[in-house]
Amino acid sequence: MSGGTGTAPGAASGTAPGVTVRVPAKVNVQLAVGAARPDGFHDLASVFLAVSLYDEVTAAPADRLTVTCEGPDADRVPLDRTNLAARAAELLAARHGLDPAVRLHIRKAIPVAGGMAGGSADGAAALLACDALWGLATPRATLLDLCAELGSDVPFSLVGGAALGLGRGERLTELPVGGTFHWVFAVADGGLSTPVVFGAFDRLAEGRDIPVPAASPALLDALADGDTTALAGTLANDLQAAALSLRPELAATLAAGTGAGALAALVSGSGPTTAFLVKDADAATAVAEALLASGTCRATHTATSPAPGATVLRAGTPAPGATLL
Ligand SMILES: C[C@](O)(CO)[C@H](O)COP(=O)(O)OP(=O)(O)OC[C@H]1O[C@@H](n2ccc(N)nc2=O)[C@H](O)[C@@H]1O
Ligand SMILES: Nc1ncnc2c1ncn2[C@@H]1O[C@H](COP(=O)(O)OP(=O)(O)OP(=O)(O)O)[C@@H](O)[C@H]1O
Repeated sequence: MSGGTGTAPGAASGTAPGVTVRVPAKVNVQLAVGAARPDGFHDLASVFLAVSLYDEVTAAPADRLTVTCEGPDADRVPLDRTNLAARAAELLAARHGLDPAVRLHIRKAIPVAGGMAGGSADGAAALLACDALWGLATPRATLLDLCAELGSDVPFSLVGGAALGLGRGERLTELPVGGTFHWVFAVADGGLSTPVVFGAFDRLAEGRDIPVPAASPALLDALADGDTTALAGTLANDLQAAALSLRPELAATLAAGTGAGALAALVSGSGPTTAFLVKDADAATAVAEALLASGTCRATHTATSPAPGATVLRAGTPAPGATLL
């Protein structure tokens, strides 16, 4: 297996046989975290919302598995078999008794190790792209099982929209959303490791009773009604204190966004990306500019939600005779 950065030949030109899948980032509008389980995971009540910030994964025929990546943070993406896109291709191929010979190219816009499920998104996208490339028509329920094997956030990347995730976040129930929400995301320098943030949560929770995580009815109503003001009043992330304990400077980013008129601010998932809910597209532009000017973040993105889950954008010629093992 090999890799490198730069555009894969044909990935941008649209001429190569291959399948391109677009996949959204997520923000957890509620992340209720329970006590650590014996298997090392935490039970969650996670209200996922997909946002219009996308990675694209192209799968093209090849004689062996390779991964390439382009984008501002491409140098921080592993290009070996630990890449979630590569793991997805291997898992799907193994399920069907195939050789995972595929060239995977990732166009990465989702912050790396940013708490927006970027790697999970690429895993879900690669699964869908390889399934189409290899002409497998794997049932949706099987794809979701494979997603859950890849990681707790991966099923939601496939589904998109809005969903309540129970268990370790992988058991999804889709949720109705009654309108469009506008967001600004502030990208921090460097990333945060998800297990390290859960570890910090455990330390902060020591000696305290941790309630069984449950979704907030008021938050679910706000989503269903498309009511931005009500949603702003109910955003909650139990990992926020843990992320702030590891990266205290994020408090200044949160304050800069609310000072600039955001209706609410929170750490996205395990961080360190911060998320700002705003009234409309104009407010998003203004808050993004103010955040950049404040010098408390590296970059900003504006986005709307809900966004669709992993979607095939371009399907070329199927791989000629994917090799049976
Ligand atoms: C923080 C969130 O992004 C919120 O959506 C997710 O819970 C994290 O999901 P993820 O990155 O897909 O995480 P996984 O790859 O499944 O797990 C990575 C590690 O995070 C911790 N982890 C993850 C999910 C969970 N419910 N409890 C955990 O304690 C565990 O240490 C686990 O070994
Ligand atoms: N396709 C990928 N893109 C980015 N990182 C990947 C990928 N595959 C594996 N990784 C590894 O996963 C680590 C976490 O990256 P990722 O971008 O998924 O974090 P995250 O968005 O914080 O995850 P989550 O929100 O699901 O907890 C990275 O530091 C990297 O080593």
